Parts: sequence; C-alpha cells; structure tokens
Amino acid sequence: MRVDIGNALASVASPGVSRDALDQLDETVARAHERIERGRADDEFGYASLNLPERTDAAAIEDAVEPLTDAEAILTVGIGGSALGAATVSQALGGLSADGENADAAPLYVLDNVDPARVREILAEVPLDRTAVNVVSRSGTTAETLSNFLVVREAMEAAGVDWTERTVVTTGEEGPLRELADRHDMPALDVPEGVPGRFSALSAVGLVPAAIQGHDIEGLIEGGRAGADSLAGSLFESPAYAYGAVSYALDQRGASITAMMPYEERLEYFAEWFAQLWAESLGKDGLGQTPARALGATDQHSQLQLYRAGPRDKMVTLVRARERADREIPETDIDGLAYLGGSSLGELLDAEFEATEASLAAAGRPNVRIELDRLDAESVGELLYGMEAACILAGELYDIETFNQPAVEWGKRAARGLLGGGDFEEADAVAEKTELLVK
Ligand SMILES: O=P(O)(O)OC[C@H]1O[C@H](O)[C@H](O)[C@@H](O)[C@@H]1O
Repeated sequence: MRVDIGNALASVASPGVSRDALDQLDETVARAHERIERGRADDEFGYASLNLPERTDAAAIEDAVEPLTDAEAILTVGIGGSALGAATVSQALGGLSADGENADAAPLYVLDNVDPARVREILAEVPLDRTAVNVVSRSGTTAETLSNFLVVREAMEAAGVDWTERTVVTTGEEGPLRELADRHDMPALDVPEGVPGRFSALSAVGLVPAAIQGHDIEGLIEGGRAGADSLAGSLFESPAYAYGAVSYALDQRGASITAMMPYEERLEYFAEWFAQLWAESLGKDGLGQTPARALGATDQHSQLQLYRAGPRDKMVTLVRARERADREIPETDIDGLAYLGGSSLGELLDAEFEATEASLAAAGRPNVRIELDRLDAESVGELLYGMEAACILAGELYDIETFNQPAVEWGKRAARGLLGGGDFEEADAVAEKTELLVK
C-alpha cells in the first residue's frame, strides 16, 4: 500500500500542512507509536486489534465453514462492525478474481438493517435450503441482529430446512448466541478478545463469508501482517501513520469532513466500513472528522462540484489499484468520440482518477492518494489493517478513547427500553421530545 500525502501540503492546498508542521507532528507520532506498541504487547483492549494477523487462525475458520462450502448463497446476519468487515472483504474479492476469471463465488447478502421490506426481499431471493447463514454478534444481544436471526430461522423452519445444519455463529465467549450455538451443536467461532467490532475485519468476524466463497483468507491475513510490519515510529516511514497523521493535521486546520472515494466498484463497501471506523472511533469529546462516502468515477458527476468549490472543510482520499482486469473500448468513427476507441475502460478510469486529483489540487483542496498493487487478498488485508492503524494513531493524536462508543450505546439502551426490554432512563427521553409541528 502506498500513501501519497503531497497534495495535503500547505504549498498545494488550503487547508494544508506545512513540512515544518509535519516534522513537528512526527515527534508526537513517534510517542504515539510507542503507546500503540505497548498496547499491542500487553494485548490491551482495542490495541489488540493490531495483533489479529498473528492471532487469526485461517485453518480454524476454514474447518468451521467446511460443511457450508456447498452454499449457493451466504447470508450474513449482523450489524455495524459485525457486518461491514465481512461485506467489505467479500465485495473487494468479489465474484471475479483479480485477473478477471470468474471465481464462481456464492453471492453474499448482508442482513444488517431491520427494514421489513428488505428482509422479505432477501428471504424471497435466497434458496434457503442451499444458503449458509453467518450470524455475527460480539455481544450476542444486539436487537437488530437477534431479531433478524429469529426471522431467518423461522423462514428456514417454514421451508423445511434444518437451520442448525446451515448456520455458523461468530460471537463472544458468553451470551445468548453462544448458548444457542452450544445447545444446537452448531459451528461457532470466537470474536477475538479485546477487539471492538469495527476493528475485527481480519478475524472470523470478517472472514467467514470469504472462506465459504473459497477466497484466500490466509492471503488477507498475510496482507495484515505486511501492514503490521510497515508500522514504524515515523509518519514518513509508515503509510498507515502518514494517513492517520495527515487526516488529524488537516482536521485541526479545518478539514472536518473526510471523503473516501475509491475508484473501484469493489471498494464501495470499504468506504462504508471506513465511515464506521472513523466515525465511531474518533467522534468523541466534540472532536472527529465526519466521513463522507463517494465512488469514482460516478461521483465526479455529482459530489465533486462541492468537493472542489464548496466550503474548505474537506479532505478527499482517492483509492485505486494499480493493476486491474481491463476491457477495451471499441473503435468508433462517431464524430467526437474517436479518441475513446483503442483505449480501455481501465485507462479511462485512471485518467479520471488523475484528473480529479489534479482538479482538486488546482483548486487548493487537500487530497490523499492511496494505491494498492491490485485488488487481491494481500492488498485488501493490508488496506484494512492500514486504515485501522491510521485510526488508532489518529485517536492517540486527538487524545480520545478510540475503542468505545458510548453515544451509540445510548441509543441502543433507549430502543431496548422502548421495546420493554428493561428499565432504561434513555427511553424516557423519547417521550420528552420537543415538537414544533408544521402540517
Ligand atoms: O457485534 P455486536 O455486539 O452485535 O455489535 C454490533 C454493533 O453494535 C453497536 O452499534 C456498536 O456501536 C458497533 O460498534 C457494533 O459493531
């Protein structure tokens, strides 16, 4: 993974970071790195996430899913960190391998929301008797996940399918899901200790669907290892830290919004995963950057106007793979279009990537380029690990608690109280809503 922060420099952009300021920040990065390394060495909550590449046992995951590898569809039932990692990994590796050959992967459906219309659609679409259900919840108590799972279970029973034969559970050591898995003797994998959901993509939480699909999960872990090896005590020597440090420095200078813009359809979920990582980890104490999601080249034709000419409160991250399977654009003699013929869709996408980058720089808008060799298991593993390390570093620089999410939990308690799941004072706040009704 390469990270180019040149277009975030004050000589190019405003807001921008001067070389001197970066040099000064680098001393803080060195101290933050020591803190992170200490946390890793002690397997401290959160910091332990960066040890996953050493801890995740690919063979154990493959063994657990072995009975389900005949699946024609996979249904992940989870939400937040218990869904987005899996969706990101499986979409990035896709049904098409990097060389364009069809890997014949079973499609992954993600049941995270509890929108009844979507649940009905998915249940009508998947062949229940040939679907692998991957239910994931660290706590084993999340209302959306457990409700969706109960609905799926009932649908399977109604279709005469033994759901215990078609389900693999990933959960914490204790809790209702663990008990259920034990009771029915279902394959069950562990959410690793000390790893919050949004940092767990490189564990069973993110890798089960990819393993069922036959993707190279050892390669993903290997990529994570490469990411770990590239952490160093200077932002100038570590792509992940360069990204985390420059994001922090730009935010301090007014870039309170960070737009993640991959130029790969297969990284669309990655932008969503990144949004959770960044928002839930860094949105504390009145601090944090607001993540925005964009997709190149599509959003050049919508959001780019704002990014280049709107308020100077954004940084844009452009992500691409340097090599990809390509497709020629047919020659044409249509007036004005002849220039397209003989080039390829990939060349067009690259030209658009570079044009967007240059157009932002020309307007003095900070942007960062992230490049992967190709969209394969190693690069994807390295990318996810790198963004997690970047986020943890940024948390150190902001001096906030990166690994909790009290604001999210407030809402969880309120919803639970409203549904009669206990006495929660947060639920009372719902009745206290201020109304100013306009009809
Ligand atoms: O894995 P679970 O316990 O079901 O939690 C799923 C999600 O729940 C909460 O909303 C947390 O804020 C997320 O970080 C977490 O990923």
